[in-house]
Amino acid sequence: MPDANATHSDHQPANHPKVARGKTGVLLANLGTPDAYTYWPMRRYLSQFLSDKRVIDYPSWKWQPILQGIILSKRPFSSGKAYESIWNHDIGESPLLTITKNQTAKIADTMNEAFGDQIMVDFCMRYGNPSTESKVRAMVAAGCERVLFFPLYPQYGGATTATANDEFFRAMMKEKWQPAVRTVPAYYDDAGYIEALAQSIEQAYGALEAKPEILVVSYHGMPVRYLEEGDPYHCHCQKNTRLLKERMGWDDTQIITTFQSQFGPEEWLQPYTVEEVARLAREDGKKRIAVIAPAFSADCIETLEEINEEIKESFEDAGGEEFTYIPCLNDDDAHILALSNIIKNNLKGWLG
Ligand SMILES: C=CC1=C(C)c2cc3[nH]c(cc4nc(cc5[nH]c(cc1n2)c(C)c5CCC(=O)O)C(CCC(=O)O)=C4C)c(C)c3C=C
Ligand SMILES: [Fe+2]
Ligand SMILES: [Fe+2]
Repeated sequence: MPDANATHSDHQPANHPKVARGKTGVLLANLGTPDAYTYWPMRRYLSQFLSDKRVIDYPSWKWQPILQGIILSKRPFSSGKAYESIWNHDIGESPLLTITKNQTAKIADTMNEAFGDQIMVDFCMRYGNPSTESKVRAMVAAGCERVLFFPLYPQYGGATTATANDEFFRAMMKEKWQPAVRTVPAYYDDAGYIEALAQSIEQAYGALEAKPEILVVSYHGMPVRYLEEGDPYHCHCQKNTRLLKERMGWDDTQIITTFQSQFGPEEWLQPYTVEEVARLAREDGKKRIAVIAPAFSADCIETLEEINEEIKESFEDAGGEEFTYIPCLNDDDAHILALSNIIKNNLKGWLG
């Protein structure tokens, strides 16, 4: 068992800096969120996000003038308004940040219970703050000789898991004494995760007087071209819904998969949630639907504003009557248990 307070002392020359050692770090990662909903913080965040080639892969000479000149002159205002409507004004931060902090604290408790103080749990963001680089630096400085990096995206996507990993490895490139590293793969088929989703549906349905006629499982979309070029995100989403359907004991009339949040002129994964909920009301005569969003491990602008305001309105305008949004798993006990078990499995051979 490594000594958490040990320093690098064997044959250490006098001019060698003191180096903390003996710890294992678990670094959770989510997408990121603006520091504030006003113009410049919104612009800074969107610029970093939408300049990522894993998200938008057009050549810079073509894309940057459109992004910097056109999109970023308008979108910070419209997106800023949307963020303002969901902002946690009392503590001055976005819901995604608050929920990620809560998840981290609960997972840290579970890990410290299992492994004591030789384990350290923290979180970082791919875009904005706290940056991945700052948290890698802090873990190395605290003595982490091993770091398990966990992108909190159930389905693998180039624009999610891969870009989070890219940023993590970029941060590692700057470390003089690089720790051993592992990354946690997508977990859309993890039994504990599916169970947590199922329990959240049962709880939401149990609180309703009349059960929804259909559950719409809405994932964040991406351009169809990314799927054609080999990104498995779409397949992970489809399989996630199938596993959930099997766990619930439902058939295809009770649950469907849709994709939301289209951005830009290309065709994105279909059916689009905003259109499908209107079609369900108008053509299929559905009066009561529920929507769940398993691509998001924490509620954010895409769920609280897009689903629970825009998509809800689309359903109601088309004649729908009862729209139930089932919140993300956030810091639910079943979610924390599932994530903690995934972490423990991925730590095997290092700890436990
Ligand atoms: C969970 C999976 C996600 C995928 C896949 C994804 C791809 C993707 N996103 C955009 C553009 C935007 N996304 C925005 C917000 C946003 N996206 C995700 C997750 C995925 N994105 C999350 C969790 C969030 C919310 C962050 C928060 O602070 O709450 C936004 C910003 C919001 C807005 O201005 O509307 C944009 C823009 C593209 C182009 C893309 C391509 C693969
Ligand atoms: Fe997105
Ligand atoms: Fe959106």
